[in-house]
Formats: sequence, C-alpha cells, structure tokens
Amino acid sequence: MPAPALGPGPAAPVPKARVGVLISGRGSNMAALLYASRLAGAAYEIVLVAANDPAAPGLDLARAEGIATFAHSHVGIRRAAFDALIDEQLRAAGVEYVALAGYMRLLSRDFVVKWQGRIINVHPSLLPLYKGLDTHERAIAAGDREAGCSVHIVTPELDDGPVLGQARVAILPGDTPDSLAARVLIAEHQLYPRILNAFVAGQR
Ligand SMILES: Nc1nc2c(c(=O)[nH]1)N[C@@H](CN(C=O)c1ccc(C(=O)N[C@@H](CCC(=O)O)C(=O)O)cc1)CN2
Ligand SMILES: NCC(=O)N[C@@H]1O[C@H](COP(=O)([O-])[O-])[C@@H](O)[C@H]1O
Repeated sequence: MPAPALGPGPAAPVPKARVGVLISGRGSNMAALLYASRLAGAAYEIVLVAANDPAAPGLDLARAEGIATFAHSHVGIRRAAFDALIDEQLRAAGVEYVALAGYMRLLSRDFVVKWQGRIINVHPSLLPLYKGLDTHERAIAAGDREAGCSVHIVTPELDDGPVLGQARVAILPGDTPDSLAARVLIAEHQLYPRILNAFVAGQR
C-alpha cells in the first residue's frame, strides 16, 4: 500500500506588519495599540516607540513591556533635521508603518512624503471639524452635541488626510474639556487598534 501523498502542509505564518509608534507624552494610545497587537490574529507588531521628549511617561511603559525605544528632545533642532533623526531610527528598526499616538509635533513635508501612505494618526475630533489643538474646548464652546475621534492618513497638511474611521462621543451637560477628553480617550483606545489592524492587513 503506497504511503498517502503528503499534502502541502500547514501554510507558513504571515509575518506581522512592523509598526513604529511616535509619542510625546503618557502614551495611552500607544499602550492600547500594543495590547491589541498581542491578541490572537493581530496583523501588526510594535517594534519601536519613539518620543520627542525623553521624559515622556509612555517610554517607561514601552520599556517595561520589552519594546525598543528611542527618545531625543526636539528643542534647538530644525524640524526637518529632527524628523530625519526619527526617520533614521524607524528605518534602522525595520519599521513598515508609523502610528502617531499623541505625537505633538507637526511633521516636515520631507518626512511625510517618505512615509506617505504608511503613516496614520489618531485625532481627538470628528474631522474635518477642529483640526489642530484644543479640540474639546472648541467643541464645547461651539455648543456641539457630540464630539469624538478620528483616525486618518497623515499628509503634509495638518490633520487633513483621508479619514479611515471615526467614533462619536456625546457631549454631556456640564462637560469640561477634561471630562470630555476622558470619554473620547476611551473611544480612541477602541478605534485606533481596529483601524491600524485593518490598515496594515489591507496592504499585505
Ligand atoms: N504633517 C503632519 N504632521 C502631523 C499631523 C498631520 O496630519 N500632518 N498630525 C499631527 C497630530 N496633531 C493633532 O492630531 C497635532 C500635533 C501637533 C500640533 C502642533 O501645533 N504642534 C506644534 C508644537 C505644539 C507643542 O509643542 O505644544 C509644532 O509642531 O510646532 C498640531 C496638531 C502630528 N503631526
Ligand atoms: N493633535 C494630536 C492630539 O491632540 N492627540 C491626542 O493627544 C492625546 C494623547 O494621549 P495619549 O498620549 O495618552 O495617547 C490623545 O487624546 C490624542 O487623540
């Protein structure tokens, strides 16, 4: 009796997309991306967390979780030169996609063009409403009934790229910018990992 023909065998695992996260502060969105990347079936892994402030608390969290980090102050360095420093670190780490997570620096055109189509950002408003900073103050001052967050493609213009996903959050009577920000942050932590996963999976 001839031995049964061996099938092709188990498919080779699809390598996970290598993601670099840029932060400036506490890094709660970075943490949400990191923990989601460890769930079964995640299409990405975080291979570097970089910050423009060596004192960013998110760096301690990343290091404690075994993620490589890079930090350098941007103060006194021309924007394009600083971005080139970040770019060098991202490429050295083999990063394929960049996720901005509370990164509070406008990126230079040269940097964005180099990463165009592979760099996304989470923004605390329902774009195109309230690009830039102080989004919750502005929504409350305008008397809006709802706020929220957006994940968008990063382009050279500020918060102007195509929106990949949004989550809406009701503005409650008596809301302050801080109380609203706290609820929008919950929505960000749910939206961002889902969008990043779909984004990298759709390009594999
Ligand atoms: N070229 C781009 N760069 C960045 C984008 C983008 O869409 N295109 N998104 C921002 C994220 N962001 C809001 O979501 C944002 C970050 C920073 C600023 C800003 O005005 N920064 C000042 C410094 C402010 C400070 O240090 O407190 C600056 O860079 O001079 C606005 C919006 C990330 N970058
Ligand atoms: N314009 C960029 C911007 O305002 N980003 C916002 O900064 C916070 C960072 O929190 P985190 O460091 O805990 O992720 C987040 O709410 C993010 O949407």
